[in-house]
Amino acid sequence: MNSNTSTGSAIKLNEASLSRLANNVRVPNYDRHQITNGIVHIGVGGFHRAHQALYLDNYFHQHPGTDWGICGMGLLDFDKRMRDALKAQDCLYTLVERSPEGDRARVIGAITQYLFAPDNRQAAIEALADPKCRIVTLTITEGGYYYIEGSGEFDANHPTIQYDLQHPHEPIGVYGFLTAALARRRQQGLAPFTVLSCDNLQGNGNIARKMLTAFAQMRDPELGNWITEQVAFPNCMVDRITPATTPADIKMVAEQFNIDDAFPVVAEPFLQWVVEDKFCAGRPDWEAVGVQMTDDVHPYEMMKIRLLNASHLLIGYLGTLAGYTYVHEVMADKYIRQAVDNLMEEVTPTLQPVPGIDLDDYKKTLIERFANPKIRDQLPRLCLNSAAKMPKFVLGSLRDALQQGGALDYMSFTVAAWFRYLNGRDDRGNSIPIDDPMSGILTELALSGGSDPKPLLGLTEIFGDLSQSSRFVDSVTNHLHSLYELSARETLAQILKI
Ligand SMILES: NC(=O)c1ccc[n+]([C@@H]2O[C@H](COP(=O)([O-])OP(=O)(O)OC[C@H]3O[C@@H](n4cnc5c(N)ncnc54)[C@H](O)[C@@H]3O)[C@@H](O)[C@H]2O)c1
Ligand SMILES: O=P(O)(O)OC[C@@H](O)[C@@H](O)[C@H](O)[C@H](O)CO
Repeated sequence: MNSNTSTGSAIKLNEASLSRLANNVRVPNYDRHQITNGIVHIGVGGFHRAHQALYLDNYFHQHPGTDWGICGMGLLDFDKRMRDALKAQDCLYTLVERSPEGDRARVIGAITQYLFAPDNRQAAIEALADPKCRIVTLTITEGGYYYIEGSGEFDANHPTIQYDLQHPHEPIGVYGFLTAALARRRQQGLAPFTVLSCDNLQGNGNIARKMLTAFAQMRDPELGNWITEQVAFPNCMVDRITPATTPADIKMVAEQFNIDDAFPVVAEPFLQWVVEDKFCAGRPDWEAVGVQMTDDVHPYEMMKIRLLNASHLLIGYLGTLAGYTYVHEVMADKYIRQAVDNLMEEVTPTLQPVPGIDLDDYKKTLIERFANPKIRDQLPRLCLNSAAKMPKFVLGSLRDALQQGGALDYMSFTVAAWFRYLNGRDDRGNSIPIDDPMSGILTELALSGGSDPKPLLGLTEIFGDLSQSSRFVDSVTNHLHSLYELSARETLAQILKI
C-alpha cells in the first residue's frame, strides 16, 4: 500500500475528529475509555478488522463499559504499517462494506490498543500475561501454525521455533509469546486464557492446541501438561471476503466519505462466524450480535473451506493464467465460472449435512459473492502461500473422493492449474510472481517437470502419499498436458465441451 496516496482535504481520522465526520458514516456510539481489554488479537490485518472487530464493535454498542476490548498485536515486520496507521488514529479505522447496491462506511472502535511486539517484546508478553486478558484470538495465516502437512506434526525444526526455544524470554514467534505468557500465569497461580484461532484451517483450534502444546512440551514438559489440561482451544469457522487494502481504497474513503484514513479496510456485506462454545475463562455474549455458538463446528468448517476456499484457488490460478486481475472479472468468464460450479458439485458429496444450511443455496450465494464487482478482490491474494493452502482447501476433499470412489476431475484440475501457474508465465507469456515461502523449490520443480506433474507431486510435505494413487496422478497428468499444450480457457472449453 502506498502511504503517499493523496487524501486531499479529507478529515484526519482520530478520536477528536469523530464528531466532525459526515452523517453517512457510522461512528462508535460508546465511550471507548470505559472499555477494558479482555482480548489480545495477534495478526491484526484486513480480516480481523472486517470481521471479529466488527462483531465486537456491535457488541460494545449494546454493552457499553464492557471488559472485552481488543488489544491488537503484530509480531512481524510486515505489521509496521498497521502499527503506524493505528497509532496515529487512536486505533480507529474505517470499514467500508461494498456491493452493487452501494457502499456503507463505519468507523470501528473495538481495538483500543496496539502493540508491535518487535518494539517491546516484554510489553507484548505482559499484555498476554495480564489476568484481564481472557481470550487470545489469532489470524496469523495458514503458514503461521508451523504444521507439517504430510505428517500433521509440529515443525520443530523451523528456524523461528528453534530461536524461540533458545530465547524463551525474548521470543519472536507466536508460540514463543503465548508460552512465555502462560508460563508466567502458571507461576503466579493465575488461570490461563482461551486460544481462539480464526484462520482458515479445518480444525483450527485442534491444530493450534497440538502445535502450541508440542512447543510448550519441548520448552518445559510440566508447562506442556498444564496447557493441555487448562487451556481451551475452540474451533471456529470464519467467513467474510476481505481483499487487501489498496491505494484506490484510501482514495475512495477520502472522496466518498471525507475521511483521511491511512489504512481503511473494505469487505463484502456477507458475514459469518460459527464458534465452538468451549472457553476456559469466559467470553462475550457473542450470540447477541449474531455469532453462532455451537458444540460442533466441523460441518460448517468443511463446507466453507471445501467450497469457498477451494473455489478461490481454482479462480486464482485459472484467472491468472487467463490474464485477469480481479475475481469478479474471472466470474464473468463463462468457462471459468462453469468450472467453479463443477468443482463445487464434485466436492459436495464429501461434505456432511450442515445444520440449518441448504447447500444448493449456499453454493448459489458463493457464486454471487465471488461476482461482487465492488470489492475488487485480487487474484494474487487468493494465490498467496498456496503450498500451505492447497492441502487444507483441496487435498482433504480429494482424499475423501478417492476413498468414496467419487469424481475428482475438477479437484485434480485445480492441482494441475496450480502446477501450470507455478512455472511463472501466464498464457500470454507474461511473468507471474509466485508469492510463497516455498516458491524456490516449487518453481524449480514446475520448470523441470513441465507437463509431467510427478516432481511436484513428490513433495510429501504437501501431498503426503497422494502420489501413490494412480487415479489421481493420471488425472493431474492429463490436465497438465492439456494446460501446457493449450491455454487455460481452451483446456476448459475442451473439458466442458462448450
Ligand atoms: N481476508 C479474508 O478474506 C479472510 C477471510 C477469512 C479468514 N481469513 C484468515 O485470516 C488470515 C489473515 O488474512 P488477512 O486478510 O487479515 O491478511 P493480512 O495480510 O491483512 O494480515 C495477516 C496477518 O497475519 C500475520 N502473520 C502472517 N504470518 C505470521 C506468522 N508466521 N506469525 C505471526 N503472525 C503472522 C501478519 O503479520 C498480519 O498481521 C488468512 O490467512 C485467513 O486464514 C481471511
Ligand atoms: O485468506 P487465505 O489466504 O486463507 O485464503 C484466501 C481466500 O480464499 C480467503 O481469504 C477468503 O476470502 C475467505 O476465507 C473468505 O471468508
